[in-house]
Amino acid sequence: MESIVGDELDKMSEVGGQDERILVSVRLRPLNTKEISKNDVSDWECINDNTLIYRNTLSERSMNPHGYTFDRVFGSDSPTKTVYDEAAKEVALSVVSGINASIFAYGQTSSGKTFTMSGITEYTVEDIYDYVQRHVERTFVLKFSAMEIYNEAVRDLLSTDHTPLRLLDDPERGTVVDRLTEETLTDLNHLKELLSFCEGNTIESSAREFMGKDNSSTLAASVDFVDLAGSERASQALSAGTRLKEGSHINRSLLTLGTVVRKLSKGRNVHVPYRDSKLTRILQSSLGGNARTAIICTISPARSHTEQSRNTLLFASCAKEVATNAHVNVVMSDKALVKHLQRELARLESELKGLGSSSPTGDSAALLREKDLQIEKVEFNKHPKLLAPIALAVEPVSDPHLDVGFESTSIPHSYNEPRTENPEDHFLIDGSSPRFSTISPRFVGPDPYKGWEGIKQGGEDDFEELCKDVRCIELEDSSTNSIAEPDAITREEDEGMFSLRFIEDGPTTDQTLLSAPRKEDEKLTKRQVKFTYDNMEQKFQDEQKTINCVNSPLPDPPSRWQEPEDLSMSRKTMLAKSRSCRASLMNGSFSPSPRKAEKNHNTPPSGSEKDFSGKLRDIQRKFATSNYDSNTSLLSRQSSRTSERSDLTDDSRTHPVRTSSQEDDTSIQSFVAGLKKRTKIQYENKLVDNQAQAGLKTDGSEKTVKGLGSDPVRVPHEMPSSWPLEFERQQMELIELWQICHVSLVHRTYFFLLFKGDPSDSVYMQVERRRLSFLKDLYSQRNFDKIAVKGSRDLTPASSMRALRREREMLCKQMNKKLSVEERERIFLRWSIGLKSKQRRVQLARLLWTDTKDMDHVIESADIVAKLVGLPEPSLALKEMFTLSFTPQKKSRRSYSWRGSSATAI
Ligand SMILES: Nc1ncnc2c1ncn2[C@@H]1O[C@H](COP(=O)(O)OP(=O)(O)OP(=O)(O)O)[C@@H](O)[C@H]1O
Repeated sequence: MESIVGDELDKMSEVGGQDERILVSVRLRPLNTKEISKNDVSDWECINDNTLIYRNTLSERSMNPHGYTFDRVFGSDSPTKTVYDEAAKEVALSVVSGINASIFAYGQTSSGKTFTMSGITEYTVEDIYDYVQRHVERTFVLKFSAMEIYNEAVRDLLSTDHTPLRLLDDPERGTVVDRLTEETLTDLNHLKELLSFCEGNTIESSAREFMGKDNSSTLAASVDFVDLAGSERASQALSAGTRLKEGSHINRSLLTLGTVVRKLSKGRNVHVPYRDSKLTRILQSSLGGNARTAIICTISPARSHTEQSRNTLLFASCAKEVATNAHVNVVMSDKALVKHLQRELARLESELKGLGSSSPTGDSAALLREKDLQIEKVEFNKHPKLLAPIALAVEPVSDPHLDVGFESTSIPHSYNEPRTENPEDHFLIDGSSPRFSTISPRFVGPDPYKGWEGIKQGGEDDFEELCKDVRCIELEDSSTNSIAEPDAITREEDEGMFSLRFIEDGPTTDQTLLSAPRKEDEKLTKRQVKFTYDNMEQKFQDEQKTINCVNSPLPDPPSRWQEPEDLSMSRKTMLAKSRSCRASLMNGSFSPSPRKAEKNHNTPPSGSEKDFSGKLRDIQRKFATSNYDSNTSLLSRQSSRTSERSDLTDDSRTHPVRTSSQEDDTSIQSFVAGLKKRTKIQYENKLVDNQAQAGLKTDGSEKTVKGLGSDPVRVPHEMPSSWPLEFERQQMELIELWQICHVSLVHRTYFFLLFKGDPSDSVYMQVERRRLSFLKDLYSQRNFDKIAVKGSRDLTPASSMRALRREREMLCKQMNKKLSVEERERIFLRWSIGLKSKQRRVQLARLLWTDTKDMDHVIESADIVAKLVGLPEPSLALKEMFTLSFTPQKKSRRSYSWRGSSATAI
C-alpha cells in the first residue's frame, strides 16, 4: 500500500484551532449481484467530483431534488484508496498533530459502509505507521478496540466474554453483528500486525485513543473509525416482544442522530439532544465538537433503494452544515496538578490517620513537628510541577505542530427536552441503526500510579515518580532554550486522553519529603496543631496562587482561521482545558426543566484517569502484563468532546480559549479549595477527636479512625473495568450516604448535576465518598454529641438534620417564587401530591431526595432543587460549592450552596 510521503503529514499537522464543517462525501457502490439478478437499474450518477444526480426523475413526481452536491462524491468505479485520499485522509491524519479525528460511515444496510471503513482504517494506520517510522525519536503505543451499540447498550466486541449478538437473522448474509465482529477482528488483527513495532501492543476493549510524543511537547489526540449500520432490515424484522423493543431502541438512536444532525445544521443556539441516545452521546464530539470529522455516506445506486438513498443524502446534506471546532490539544498539566493534589490530600489524610491512631501527646507532637518541617522543606509554592501550565502557556515550543496535549473533560449535563416531532427527523428512520463499531488505535502503557495507599506504602517509588514528573515539567519549561534528549517517558491518561511525556533520568532532589520523621516527644498543644495547619493552609494557598497564575496571562484568543505560522502562538493560548459539565450546567444548556430522562446509567462510559511514568524500557516490559482498564476509557475522549461541544453552544464559542481555560481553572481552584476545606475540617475533627476522646476510644471510634486510612480514594488505576457501571454504583452510594448524613439537598443537587460520569469525576466522587464515610462513622459514634460539644463544633447528626429541615423550608418558600402555578401543579401530580391536599409545597419539599434507590426520583429531585435555588454565575457557584476561595467572600451574597452543606455535612 502506498504510504504517505515526505512532509505531507507535517503539513497536515498545521491545522486545527479552526471552525470548520464536517467533510461530507458520498460513495456509490456498484449494483450487487442480487440487484442485478432482479433486473434492478442504477439511477444515480456522479457527474463530477462534487455532484450526484438522480437520473430517473420521470419516475418521481415528488419534489425531491435532482442533484446533490457534497464535498466529494465517488462513483461506483472509485477505489477505496481514492475515497481515503480525498474524503478521509486529511481529517484522519490530523491526529498526528494532536487533533481529534472521527471518520464515520453512514448508509443503509449493504450500501458499503464496512467495505469503505475497513479500507480507510487500514490506510490511515499505514500512514500513521509510516509517520511513526519517520519519527523514530518518538515513541508510539497504540491500541485498538471495537465496540457496538445495540439496544442502547455499549458492548465490547473484543472482550473475552463477548457473545455475538443474534440481532438480525438474515438468511442471505448471516447474522449482521456476527459478521461485523468477524470483520472487525480481521481488521484489528491486520492493524495489529501493522503496528507490531509497538511492543506489548494488545487489543483492548473500548480504547479509542491514539497519541504520541515528540521531544518538546506532549501530543494527545484520538482517531475514531465508526461504522454505523443500516437498520431497515431490523425495522422490518422486529415486530413484537423483545424484537419490538429492539426496534424502538434502534429508532430512538437513529431518530436522535437525525435530530442532532438537523439541529446542529441549523446553528448552535439550540438545544441539541445528544443525551437522548447512547449513539449520539458517543458521537457527540464527532458531531460538532472538538474533532475534525469526515462522514462518508454510502448508497446503493439501485432504483429499488431510491428511498433509502434519498434518506441517506438528506442526512448527508444536514451533516454538511454541521460545524466542528477541532483544535490542537495543548499540553495541560492540570491533571498532573490534580493528581498531585490528590496525593497531597492522601498524605495529609495519612497524617490525620496517624494523629487519630496515636495518643494526643508525645508521638502526635513529634509527628506534627516533623510534618511541619517536611512542609517547609517542600516549599510547595515553588514546586516546579505546578508551574508547568504557565510555562506551557507563555513559552514558545520548538515544534508548534506537536504542542498538543490532553483535555480535562466531563460529560456535560444536558437535559433531555421533549422531542418535538419534526418530519425531517424521519429521514433517518430507515437509515441506520444504533449498532455501531469503532476501531481505534490508542496508546497503552503501564500504570505506575500507585493509588492512594500506594502513596503511603510505596512512598519511595511514588516519590521518585513525582520527582520525575517535576523534572519533566522543568524540561518542558526549558524547552525553548534547549531540547533535552529524553530517555524516559511518562504517560498520563486524562479521562481517556493520554499523553506521553519525556522525562529526564537522574537522582531525585526532594528526598526530604520522605525523610524519616524526627522523633521528639512533646506535648500536643493546640498552638502546635494550629501551626501545622497554618503551614498546610499556606501550602494550599501557594497552590492556589499557582493556579491563579495559570489563569492570568492568557492572551487574546486566536482567530479562527489563523495562519499556520501563528499556530504555535495559538496553541500556546489554546488551553484546551476542562470544559466540564460544570460549564454546561452553568451556562445556557442547563435547563432544570423536569425530565424523566435517561438515567445515569446511560451516561456513556468514560475513560479513567491514569498516570504513567517510568522509562520506556520499563513501560515496554510492562506492556505484556499491563491490565489496562480499557472499558473505562472508551468514551472518555467522547465525553471530553462532549464537554467541548456543550461549551460551544454558548457565547464562549467566540472566545473559546479564554473561557475554556477559565472554566478549567475554576474547577481546579474549586478542587483545591475543596481539598483545603476538607483537610482543614478533617484536621480539626481529628484534633477534637484526639483531645476529646483521649481515654474514650472504643472499638467504634477506632474503627472510625481506621476507616480513614483503610478506605482509600480509589485511584482510576484501580477503577473497575466498566467505569459507567462503577460510576453508577458510586453515584448510588453517594446518594445513600448523603441521605444518611443529612447532607444539604443543594449540595446533593450540585454534586449530582456536576458529576455525570466523566472519568475525572472519580476523583471528586471518591473524595466525597471518603468525606461522607468519615462523617457517617463519626455520626455513628455513641458519644458523638459529647465530642462535638467539647470541640465546640456545630456538627452533629441533630444539627445536620436541623439544617436540612431549614433547607427544606427554604425550598418550600422558593416554590412560589421559582415555579409557575402550572409547573407546580405538574410537579405535584407527578409526585402524587393531590392538588387539593394541604401543604402541597411542604409535602413536596419533604419528599425531595428521599428515595435514594429510585434514580428517576433523584433526577427529578435534582431538577427541582436546581430550579428552586437558581444557578449562580459559574465561577461563584463553583467556589461556593466547594466552600472555600482564597479571595474574600462577600458575606452579603446569598448562596444556597456547599456552604450550606458544609454546615450540615462537614
Ligand atoms: N464500492 C464498492 N465496490 C464493490 N463492492 C462493494 C462496494 N461497497 C460495498 N460493496 C460490497 O457490498 C457488500 C455490502 O457491503 P458492506 O458490508 O460494506 O455494507 P454495509 O453498509 O456495511 O452493510 P451493513 O449495514 O449491513 O453492515 C459487500 O459484499 C461489499 O463487498
